[in-house]
Amino acid sequence: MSDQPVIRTRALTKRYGELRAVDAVDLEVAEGDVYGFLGANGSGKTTTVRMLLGLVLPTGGEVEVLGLPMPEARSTVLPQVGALVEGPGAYDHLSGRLNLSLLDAAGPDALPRAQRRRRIDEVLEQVGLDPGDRRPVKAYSLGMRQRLGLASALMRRPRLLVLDEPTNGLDPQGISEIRTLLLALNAAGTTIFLSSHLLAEIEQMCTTVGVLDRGRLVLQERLDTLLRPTGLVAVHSPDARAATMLLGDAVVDVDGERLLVRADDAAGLNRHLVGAGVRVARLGPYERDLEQVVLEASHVEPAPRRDRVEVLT
Ligand SMILES: Nc1ncnc2c1ncn2[C@@H]1O[C@H](COP(=O)(O)OP(=O)(O)OP(=O)(O)O)[C@@H](O)[C@H]1O
Repeated sequence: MSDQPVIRTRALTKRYGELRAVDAVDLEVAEGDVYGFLGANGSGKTTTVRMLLGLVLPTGGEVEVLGLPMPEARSTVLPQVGALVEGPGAYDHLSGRLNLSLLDAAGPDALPRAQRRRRIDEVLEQVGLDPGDRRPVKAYSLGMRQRLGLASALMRRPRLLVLDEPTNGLDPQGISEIRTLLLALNAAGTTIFLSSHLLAEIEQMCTTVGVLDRGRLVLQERLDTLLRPTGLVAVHSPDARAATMLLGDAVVDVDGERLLVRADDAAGLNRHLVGAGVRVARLGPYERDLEQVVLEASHVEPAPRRDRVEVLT
């Protein structure tokens, strides 16, 4: 592994008239990362991804992919990058297999025919499509089209995969299969940069998270750092007021019946509260999840719990 970032941007900016769709973004994706690029719809993810691939020209700042400047080094960089950008394009009247074959044949260094055939079978199986399926792509569901897009991104055994909303249109089973596939590719050495508005998806597979909020990168950190222990204990008590009075400055936050208390010893805290006649319904170490971290970074009010998973949509 080299120390050089696989993706690096400096003050990357895209303006559309008055709108700063992407505003001074400094991304850093290390080799071997699964980098989750989170943001609400319209926050600028797709525009950023397109700039990484040289499909949209920045109005300011710099992009380096695999150590080379984009879009200048496009012809060297892109053959080493597998990309799936919103709405994977395909010839609707042809089968998935034929689409892959044409796509590869059109590449700068197309594989010999027999090798291409083998590789197509391999990638179709990898993404869960039947290599024998002769139906035209127009008969495909959105999920199948998404899988086909991923298959074409994999044809060249890329060093880097750049995927914009790769699980779009997939059901939970499909999402889980794609996650397993991406993790296997990553374990075999592929760096993965994927955008998503699904917190749960990012939390389950990424090593590093970047959060875009109205064009600005408001957070970029390793997931294990973000989710490390807080040193706080969450206490749920119907006597929250009494507990707050008893504990004084150790209480750092009160939200209804839930208190956050700075304490090293949860069991000791429990004894202290119960000994003073405070009823304790539940007590345990306070662990932030990614949703809370992202909401704090984005200064957005939490959504109702039922929207938990898709809170950024
Ligand atoms: N070609 C364009 N001309 C004008 N404005 C644009 C253009 N492309 C994107 N925008 C605007 O830039 C902002 C960022 O859009 P972008 O598609 O990058 O967001 P996103 O995070 O990918 O959202 P989504 O998940 O909905 O695709 C939006 O306000 C969008 O309307």
